[in-house]
Amino acid sequence: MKPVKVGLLGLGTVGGGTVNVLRRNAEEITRRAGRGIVISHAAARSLDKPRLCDTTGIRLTTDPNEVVDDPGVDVVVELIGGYDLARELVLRAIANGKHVVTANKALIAKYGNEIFAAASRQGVVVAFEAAVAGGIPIIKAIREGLAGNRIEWLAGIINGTGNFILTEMRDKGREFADVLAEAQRFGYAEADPTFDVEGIDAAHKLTILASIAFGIPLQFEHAYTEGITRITPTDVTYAEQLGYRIKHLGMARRVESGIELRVHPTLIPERRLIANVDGVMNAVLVQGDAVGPTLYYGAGAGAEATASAVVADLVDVVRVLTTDPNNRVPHLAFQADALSDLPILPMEQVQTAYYLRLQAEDSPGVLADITRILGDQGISIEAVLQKEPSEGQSHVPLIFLTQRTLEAKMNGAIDAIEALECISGQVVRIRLEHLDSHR
Ligand SMILES: NC(=O)C1=CN([C@@H]2O[C@H](COP(=O)(O)OP(=O)(O)OC[C@H]3O[C@@H](n4cnc5c(N)ncnc54)[C@H](O)[C@@H]3O)[C@@H](O)[C@H]2O)C=CC1
Ligand SMILES: N[C@@H](CC=O)C(=O)O
Ligand code: NA
Repeated sequence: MKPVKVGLLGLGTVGGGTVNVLRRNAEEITRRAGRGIVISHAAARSLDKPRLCDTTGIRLTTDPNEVVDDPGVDVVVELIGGYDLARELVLRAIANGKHVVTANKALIAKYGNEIFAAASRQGVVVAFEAAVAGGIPIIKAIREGLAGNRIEWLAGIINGTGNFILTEMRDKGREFADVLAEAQRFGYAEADPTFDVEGIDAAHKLTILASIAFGIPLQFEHAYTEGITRITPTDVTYAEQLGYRIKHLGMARRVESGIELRVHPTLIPERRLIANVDGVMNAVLVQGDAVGPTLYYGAGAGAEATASAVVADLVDVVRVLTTDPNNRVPHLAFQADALSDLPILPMEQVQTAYYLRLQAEDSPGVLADITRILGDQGISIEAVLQKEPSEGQSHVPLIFLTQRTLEAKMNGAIDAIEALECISGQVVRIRLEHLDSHR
């Protein structure tokens, strides 16, 4: 049988890695797919730039439309990134009857509903394993491996750049900007690295995970998004003294009234495996009602780790070339006409535990004032840590760990604490998740 011809859009980090992996493992890939897979066409912004890969035998162009419109191309692989041009090209490929593989989580989180509807109308597949947690086959695991479960919640470290920065800062005391520059050199970061450090990339990925876990449409616009830029070494140290690690965590949880969908820095007990996921590695913990907790771990970014997922999707696409379109794995795991309308909850209705750090006057009655405010809001305290004042300082750092409560109640408590005369500055609030099976 003739090999399947692939048209690649973008020959950067992931594009280069994909060419290399497909070439190096061609023989095994053919044995798995039942047909050879060759990259016949590729679009790049410049044709004479040094590349990660050898482009011999690939028809190169600077016009991505040429690839998308070429009748000789069976599958389009979109690896240019970004929202608008990628959307245009993917929809055009679908309209031309081509299957699509993409690593673009921004595209899927924002335009996935439209794209999957178009793909279903055309009877083509849009595969996106590389879009979440790079090389970890998390889409496949949730969509297929856990299909017998009611998924209760999932939590993930799903931005490699952010986790790499936090790890290097914690372990080696390195500066934020210096580690970010290194992540960019390694090809981990997004074209606009604020997507990594402000939590937007993780929110894109969490949006996708929540859809396939709970059977809801993609709703990136409702995700609560907070990045890592405000985490300080002070809080990392205090958290460690209390037995916790601070990680940038994506949390999607099904509760009675809807779905919590949020990414933010989070304290996690250090005994949890996921608290020990460091560097560019990602991990996703999924709680199913039948299987219990399952944990998926691997490289979340990088040329070949991501290419591993792109190529796996290509193999899947080659296999579906011969299956009945109505019997394929649905794009969002659940049949398109059976998605649920559970709302995404506003952050005020989310329930979580908290780490609070405040600067309080070193005088009697202060602790009582704070515990009264928390008590008035029905918030229970789990631990208190009082540190010595730094030399020449009249205020002492006070750290509280609380039990789970509504974010709205915590907002009220923080406003009241900040209004106390004995408190200086703002209260630092970091959410805390125990991540045990039942909470
Ligand atoms: N780098 C990583 O570790 C991972 C990246 N991704 C995603 O993969 C996609 C690609 O990312 P990278 O390879 O890292 O980016 P990159 O910036 O290294 O590569 C993108 C390539 O697309 C090319 N391009 C942009 N506009 C073009 C146009 N109009 N015509 C032709 N070529 C064009 C650029 O010149 C560049 O070479 C993004 O959606 C990214 O979010 C997903 C998982 C991991
Ligand atoms: N910029 C992303 C790349 C992979 O999705 C990350 O750092 O995780
Ligand atoms: Na993946």
